[in-house]
This record gives sequence, C-alpha cells and structure tokens, in this order.
Amino acid sequence: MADTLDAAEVADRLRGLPAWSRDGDQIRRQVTAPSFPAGIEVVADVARAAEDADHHPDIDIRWRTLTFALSTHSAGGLTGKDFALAAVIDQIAARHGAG
Ligand SMILES: C[C@H](O)[C@H](O)[C@H]1CNC2=NC(N)=NC(=O)C2=N1
Repeated sequence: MADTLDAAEVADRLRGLPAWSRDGDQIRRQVTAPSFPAGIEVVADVARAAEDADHHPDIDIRWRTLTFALSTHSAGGLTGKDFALAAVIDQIAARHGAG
C-alpha cells in the first residue's frame, strides 16, 4: 500500500499542477471540452490511462464540463499515484483542446 503524502508534500506537488486543487482527501480539477463528444473522448482516454495505472478517478460529466477527483482509497488519502494520474489527465485534456 502506498504511503499518504503530508500537507506540505501535497502543496508542493500541487504547485506543479496548477489546474488541480485539494479538497480534503482528494485533488480535483474541472476540464471544459470543446463539445460534448470531445468530452466523452477525454473520458475514454482517461479510462484507458486509469486501467493502465490500476488507479481510477471519480468522474462527473455535465455537458462539456468534466470534473475529475483523485484519491487513493486503499491508502485513505493522497499518494504519488494521484499526482501521476493528474499529470496524465492534464496531457489528455490538452491533446483534446480542452482547458
Ligand atoms: C485491486 C486494485 O489495485 C485496487 O482496487 C485499486 C483500483 N483502483 C483504485 N483507484 C483509486 N483511486 N484508489 C484505489 O485505492 C484503487 N485501488
């Protein structure tokens, strides 16, 4: 089981991921896709990356607005896995022209 990060480590890692913010035991970001189908493509790519990493975000879909939330449930908090997947989600969003 991965170790949870302390508050200072979380703050440090968030500085490298400006679209993300901490919400308790989660980090979250919103992504606005160019269209609803583009948003679904973002979600499909994130699903593949999540399966590869065996680490899965909570995803909320509202038309073109996606919200991703990450936490390591098995560890009961935030770990390096959350920040690694957050960086991948940022890359996927950028590839689809989503901000
Ligand atoms: C057995 C498997 O590794 C676990 O169930 C994984 C799957 N995906 C997961 N995703 C997240 N976000 N947290 C977990 O603790 C987690 N555990």
